[in-house]
Amino acid sequence: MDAQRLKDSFGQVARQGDAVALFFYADLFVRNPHLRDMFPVGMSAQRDRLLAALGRIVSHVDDLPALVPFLQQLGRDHRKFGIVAEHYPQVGASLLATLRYFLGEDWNDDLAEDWNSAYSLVAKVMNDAADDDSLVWPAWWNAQVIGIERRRFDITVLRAVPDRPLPYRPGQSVAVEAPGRLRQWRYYSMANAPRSDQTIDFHVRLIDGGPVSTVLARNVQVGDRLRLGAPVGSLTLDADSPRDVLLVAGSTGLAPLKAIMEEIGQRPVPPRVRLYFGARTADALYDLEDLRKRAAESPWLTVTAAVSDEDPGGAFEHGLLPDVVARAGNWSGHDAYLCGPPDMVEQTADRLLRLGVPGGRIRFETFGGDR
Ligand SMILES: NC(=O)C1=CN([C@@H]2O[C@H](COP(=O)(O)OP(=O)(O)OC[C@H]3O[C@@H](n4cnc5c(N)ncnc54)[C@H](O)[C@@H]3O)[C@@H](O)[C@H]2O)C=CC1
Repeated sequence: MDAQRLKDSFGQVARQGDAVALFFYADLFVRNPHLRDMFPVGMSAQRDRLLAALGRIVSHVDDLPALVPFLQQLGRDHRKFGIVAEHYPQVGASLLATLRYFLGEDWNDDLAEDWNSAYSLVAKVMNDAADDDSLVWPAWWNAQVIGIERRRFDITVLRAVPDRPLPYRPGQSVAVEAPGRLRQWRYYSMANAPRSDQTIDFHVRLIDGGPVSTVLARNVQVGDRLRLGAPVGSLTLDADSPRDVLLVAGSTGLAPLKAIMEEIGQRPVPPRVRLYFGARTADALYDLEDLRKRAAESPWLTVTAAVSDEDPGGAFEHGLLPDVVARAGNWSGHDAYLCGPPDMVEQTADRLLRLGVPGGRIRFETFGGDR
């Protein structure tokens, strides 16, 4: 397999933009009409994901240590769509047909062989990971909504209970499928440490035009069913660290950090935790009441709220979280965990680095703009 030839040919195809994924799915559904039902009705987000995933695979095709974990996660992740071993050759045939079509006269036997070997490897790694996963986890969990708190017109805290235990680590997320939004999965973080009654809280922010967040934030009712994928993510507590902890949460980025905060609180001797919770306006500090209650009960926890887009008149800190955190002091002895909008996370990490916090002690996960 000639990695450079693969990359060059993919680059040539990818330049054709949206038409590539459109052609691919049309070919897949014409050859295999039964597969259509495994995908959402609206395919535009799906098309973007296909191209993004293919681009990532091809760009790392000569870097297996980076590629294999990505493919394994992709394989595990596809179980909830109902993908099984027999689907891989069908997808492979349509992928090759797509490449052949867009490369036109540049398509040749050598390229066909490169792509065949590359796809076989990708399919094997994904399928093996999915098989291993099926020994431990179901493909998804059914869950029932048992509580809904609409904290603001655009922010809702949901409580759900899965039909069987869903073991996870605080800080992780699951893909959620909302009622009436079949096969449209969006990731949400569990907002609590695992409980004996198995209940899980999710913090949902309505995103303009987002088909899933609209249902979850505005329409869902007690008794409704959700489907949940397997837990993912590595924004988890370094339990061996003796250091104090800084948590920086922008809006509903609070969810995973609240779960981590609860995990810390379960330790016999919790380290000191400084939690910064920021929102654009004071009324968007949707969970502040609960956070303050917990701080009052927990001598190890300090909560600071910050508002960026209006003057809070002394009630809260004023400013963007990266600025508020940076001016608050010396964080060099802390472990930091960040979650929120990508710009906030990036800028906070950057400021902490410049303040002397080693990169290895700053943990975060970036979330795309999934709706
Ligand atoms: N609901 C959930 O389970 C989870 C949500 N998230 C993420 O949390 C984020 C919530 O974000 P939004 O509601 O859009 O927050 P937002 O736009 O309301 O911002 C919240 C705060 O973040 C800071 N901030 C925002 N933009 C900034 C910028 N350009 N530079 C510096 N600081 C900035 C400000 O302090 C602002 O007050 C989303 O990106 C979401 O994906 C992440 C993990 C889990």
